[in-house]
Amino acid sequence: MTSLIDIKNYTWRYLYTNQPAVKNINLTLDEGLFLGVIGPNGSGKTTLAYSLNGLIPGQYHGIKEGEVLIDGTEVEAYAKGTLQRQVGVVFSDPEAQFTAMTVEDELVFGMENLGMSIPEIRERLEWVVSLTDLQPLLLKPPYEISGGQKQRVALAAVLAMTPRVMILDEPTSMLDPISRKRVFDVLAKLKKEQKNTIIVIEHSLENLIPLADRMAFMLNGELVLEDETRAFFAQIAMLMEKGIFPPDAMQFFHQLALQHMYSGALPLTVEEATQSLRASLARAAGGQS
Ligand SMILES: Nc1ncnc2c1ncn2[C@@H]1O[C@H](COP(=O)(O)OP(=O)(O)OP(=O)(O)O)[C@@H](O)[C@H]1O
Repeated sequence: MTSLIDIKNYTWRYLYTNQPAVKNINLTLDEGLFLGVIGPNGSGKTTLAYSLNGLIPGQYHGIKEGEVLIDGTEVEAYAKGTLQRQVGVVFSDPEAQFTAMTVEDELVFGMENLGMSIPEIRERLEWVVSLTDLQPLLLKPPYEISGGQKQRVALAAVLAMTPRVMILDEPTSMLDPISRKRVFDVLAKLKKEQKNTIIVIEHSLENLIPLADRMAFMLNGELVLEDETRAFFAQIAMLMEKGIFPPDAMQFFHQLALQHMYSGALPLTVEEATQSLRASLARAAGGQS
């Protein structure tokens, strides 16, 4: 079976630069999975996202080696306009994407461009508006709403086009914690409801980890580690050494493990940490009696 995303020995160097922005990337991702991508600024995350939706090599000049296949076909082999039904990207500054006078028109615009029928547009519109809680904003101009609302509009506009892969590039980097949580709540609903493959590039690990089936870590253009989320964080010592700081609950258990006070798998969330602690305390109490 072909993976939905298959990147093979992929290297991209922007024209007039000395170093490749991404180097020898190998990554496969099956349909329906949620991948979290982390890495410091300049590590190649956005370049990787652009490479999946055809902006690279379409809009940028550079030198490509290797292959980036979506559903078995090279991104540049897709006929004009057809890759959008496969891969949609939401950027951290969504305003740059807006073209319409109202939120509703913004949501409809992309679907019309793809030539969807009116009943299909209505049905998709209703679905994305309820998923993203945008009903009260439909008649507002998209540039007059808050940052978090803009992010939800951008997400809804891309989702409305039903891409099989959704990529969100630092969707919450400009948001306050409450707006950030609302965006992740939408992603959680989406993960539950739909079969989309979702790739989220994000620094906020607390929000990302509970949703991610797999995690990828990029550094200096290389994919240093990519694995199922729990196995990924089993490499916590290497990640911390390279400047990635997992959530406090996970670090706490890592410290306990280093001091031989804990030997299980590291908890991924506060809820898991609470359960692990409760189990350890119960065991200790049992041992004393
Ligand atoms: N249009 C461009 N032309 C030339 N070099 C670029 C271009 N865009 C990015 N780069 C370079 O490619 C490398 C990877 O950048 P990229 O934006 O992909 O990283 P990133 O991990 O997404 O960073 P950030 O978290 O800051 O968005 C960096 O060295 C960057 O300077």
